[in-house]
Amino acid sequence: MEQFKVKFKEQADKLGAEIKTLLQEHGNTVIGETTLAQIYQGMRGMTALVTETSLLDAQDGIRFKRRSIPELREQLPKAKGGAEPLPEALFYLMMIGEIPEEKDVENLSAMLQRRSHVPAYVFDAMEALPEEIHPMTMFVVGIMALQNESVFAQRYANGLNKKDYWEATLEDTLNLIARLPHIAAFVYRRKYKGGKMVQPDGMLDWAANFAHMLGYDNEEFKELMRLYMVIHADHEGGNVSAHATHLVGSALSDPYLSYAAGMNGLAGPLHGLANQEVIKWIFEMQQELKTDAPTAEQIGDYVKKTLNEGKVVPGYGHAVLRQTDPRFTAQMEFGKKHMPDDLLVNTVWRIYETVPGILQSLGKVKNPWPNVDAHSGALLVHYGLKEYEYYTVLFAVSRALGVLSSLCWDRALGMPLERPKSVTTAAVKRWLNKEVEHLGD
Ligand SMILES: CC(=O)SCCNC(=O)CCNC(=O)[C@H](O)C(C)(C)COP(=O)(O)OP(=O)(O)OC[C@H]1O[C@@H](n2cnc3c(N)ncnc32)[C@H](O)[C@@H]1OP(=O)(O)O
Ligand SMILES: O=C([O-])CC(=O)C(=O)O
Repeated sequence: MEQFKVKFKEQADKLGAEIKTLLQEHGNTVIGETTLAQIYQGMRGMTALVTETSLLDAQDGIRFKRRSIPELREQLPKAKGGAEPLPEALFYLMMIGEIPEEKDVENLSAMLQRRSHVPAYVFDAMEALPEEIHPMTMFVVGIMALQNESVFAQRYANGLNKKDYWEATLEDTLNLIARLPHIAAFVYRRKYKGGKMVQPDGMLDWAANFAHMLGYDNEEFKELMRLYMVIHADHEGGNVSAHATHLVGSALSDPYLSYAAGMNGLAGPLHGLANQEVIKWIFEMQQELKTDAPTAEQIGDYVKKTLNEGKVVPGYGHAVLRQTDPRFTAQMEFGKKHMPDDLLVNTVWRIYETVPGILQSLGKVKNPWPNVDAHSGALLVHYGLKEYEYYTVLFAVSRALGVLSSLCWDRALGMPLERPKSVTTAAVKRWLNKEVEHLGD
């Protein structure tokens, strides 16, 4: 068995034993109360899931094994000559629980490389779709076609022992992560570059090879892809894409089915699609104002117009965060280093100076600060990747690292089917009127 798998299994067995003891000793400990408002309002603030890969702090943002985004940028291994962390290294951290040595990352890269072949029928399935279809739809169709390759599904059909779920899930996870860049690049080249494909380069790291297949061989763009793939990878377990992947996986749907489900959630405008909405919104503002460099006052007026039309300001607000997203800050630092004079990037920074005050003045927005999606598009446009409908596919490739690591943990820890109780409003009223003893009777 590959060393990576052996190491993961050791970690999982250790944690599994700890959880067993923890539940024996504290299984009946009450961790909080649930209000009626919470079950009607998206379960905000309800602790209801266990996710091992990362933990979100409302002020400081996401942490992986207690390491913040700035710490990851410093501590994770880099490509030769590069300054940004390698996404393979973050995957290693989420799976093995420690910062890898350079040779661990090289081994992991090589292992992914060996698994990266995508069967032709996957491309044929995407090719059969009309060109104008949304890139996320084409991408998920590719994933669904690839489900035919699922080791978990095949082994389960042949009578897989529960003890071995983890290994089949990890097989699928590695294969899927290895193949995603090629599928995603196919979507881009087919839709925007006349179907002219760029073949993979086996000498490059995972993110750089993705950049190459997209058709962007600029070294700085490769650095951006490494950073992008790291910062979008995971955001604890309750976000829509992670939760959907976990939920669907809890039915023992294989990693292809589970990941596709999660990515259909990522494709919603309040979640991952917000990155396309941000750039679309800025382009529309520029067009309406007939300028590439709107002033703070012009931006303020445009924001108020957006709000008056009953729309949200894309890229701002968050269900958990209550500060500027450190993923936004990391991208801002990248922009200051590589493109300080870019007009669009400067507009993103001017929007940052303008929007929070306006959202705050509404009195209802819990977090007026920017999230990760407020910045990503402008950096991509700088290098020529201006087809904003495609942006969520980049997010999806990165998010695979987190949600699929989590799925491996789920199966290794023997997590059960997820099935919370639901109630009707009539049942709530009966209970409030004391007609029944328990809510739900
Ligand atoms: C990777 C990611 O998924 S990050 C999030 C990406 N999404 C976006 O950027 C879309 C814009 N933002 C939003 O719609 C929201 O802030 C969300 C969906 C991210 C979070 O939603 P919630 O947790 O419900 O936010 P919150 O509790 O602050 O909402 C309270 C009110 O403020 C509004 N609000 C929140 N953010 C915004 C915003 N950016 N612009 C306008 N109004 C907003 C909500 O729509 C809600 O209004 P309502 O009471 O009239 O329905
Ligand atoms: O945490 C959330 O709800 C949304 C988010 O930022 C992410 O998934 O990256």
